[in-house]
Amino acid sequence: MKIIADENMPLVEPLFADFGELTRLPGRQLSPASVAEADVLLVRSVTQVDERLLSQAAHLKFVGSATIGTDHVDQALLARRGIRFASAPGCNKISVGEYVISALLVLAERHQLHLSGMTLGVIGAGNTGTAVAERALALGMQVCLCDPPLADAGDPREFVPYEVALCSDVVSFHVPLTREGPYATWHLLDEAALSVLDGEQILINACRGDVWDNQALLARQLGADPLRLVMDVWEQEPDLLTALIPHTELATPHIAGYSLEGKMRGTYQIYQAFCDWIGQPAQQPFAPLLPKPALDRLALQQLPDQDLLKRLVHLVYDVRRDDALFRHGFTTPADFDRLRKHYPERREWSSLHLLAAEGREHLAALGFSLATPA
Ligand SMILES: NC(=O)c1ccc[n+]([C@@H]2O[C@H](COP(=O)([O-])OP(=O)(O)OC[C@H]3O[C@@H](n4cnc5c(N)ncnc54)[C@H](O)[C@@H]3O)[C@@H](O)[C@H]2O)c1
Ligand SMILES: O=C(O)[C@H](O)[C@H](O)COP(=O)(O)O
Repeated sequence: MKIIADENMPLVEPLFADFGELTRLPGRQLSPASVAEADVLLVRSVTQVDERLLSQAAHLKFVGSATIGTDHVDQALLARRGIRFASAPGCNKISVGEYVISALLVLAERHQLHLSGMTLGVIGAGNTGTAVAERALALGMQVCLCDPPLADAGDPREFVPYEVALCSDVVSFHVPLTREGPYATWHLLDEAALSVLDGEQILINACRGDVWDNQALLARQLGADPLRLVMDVWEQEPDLLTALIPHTELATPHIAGYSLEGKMRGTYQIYQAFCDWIGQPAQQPFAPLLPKPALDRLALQQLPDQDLLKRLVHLVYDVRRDDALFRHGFTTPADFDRLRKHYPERREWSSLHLLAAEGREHLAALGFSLATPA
């Protein structure tokens, strides 16, 4: 079996080498010729899996994308050609949740805001949106959810219309990129939506760049009442509207989901789907594949109040690191891909085991691991 895999996927060798001949290639440069002989294709979001790419791939039987988003894959084409497709739903939802909370803690400090009591509108209440909502609730924020597809499908949670969610102090977007249909999300944040916002509001995009009209946003930022923006994703990555970057509070190169755990889980979920497809049990367990974190144990001597929580969160992951790397390291589209390829290791909060006498439930609700006294 010939397996072609994106060079930026972790764990491909230990999980897939036994199944055939493995070739690793840069995902953005995959061409019809390079995948022509493939039986199995393993990609990330930068590879457009479409008619053109698969035009010579006569033997292709399985495509796996180690990502949550699937807008880069023509799934109807794969179905027509009888090619099995698997993505990795939820694989990096915790990473996205932690990215958003780190960003909120940074902005709260910068603008002297008290998160507890502030309102958060979550647009898209699936895996990542729910991960954000749960953590924000644990910080005392008032959360409202906007998800018309789920509301229409009878999800028992309470939902508000988009216009209402847009009035929140913080509005965080977690929708898939869709261009057609009643719930299309392309340019969901457009000139009209921008016109109802005021400059005190914080807007976060950690889903897909095209969900926000970047030109309309730049026009808004150049006016008298700019918004407080946190942008992880951009229209036309990697060739983005660079003029926007100085008008953001935090800017990063599409790494919200890039915790080590999140990236590894993505490959692992594809491995599970692949094993299921070939009718074999997934032999390798996930946990032993994760390396030990540099910092894994800490004892707390006081109740974890807001300030201590902020310090704990940023001990594990501080979004300012990624913002600084991006602001200083990004000039050309190639830099965008380089920063992503050489992303420094980042662990999830659960990698830190806290020994705490008080506030254990609160720490667990945020996603830290609790250590048991020796
Ligand atoms: N920046 C990153 O690193 C990163 C990481 C993970 C996911 N993502 C992106 O985030 C998207 C969401 O991820 P997820 O795991 O939460 O997906 P999900 O499928 O679990 O949830 C998406 C939710 O959005 C809802 N939705 C669809 N159209 C909507 C609309 N018009 N208005 C409001 N809600 C709508 C859906 O009903 C669904 O509940 C992914 O599709 C992916 O593109 C980005
Ligand atoms: O959809 C996802 O899972 C994320 O956007 C993912 O983190 C994107 O990373 P990439 O596939 O571009 O490396």
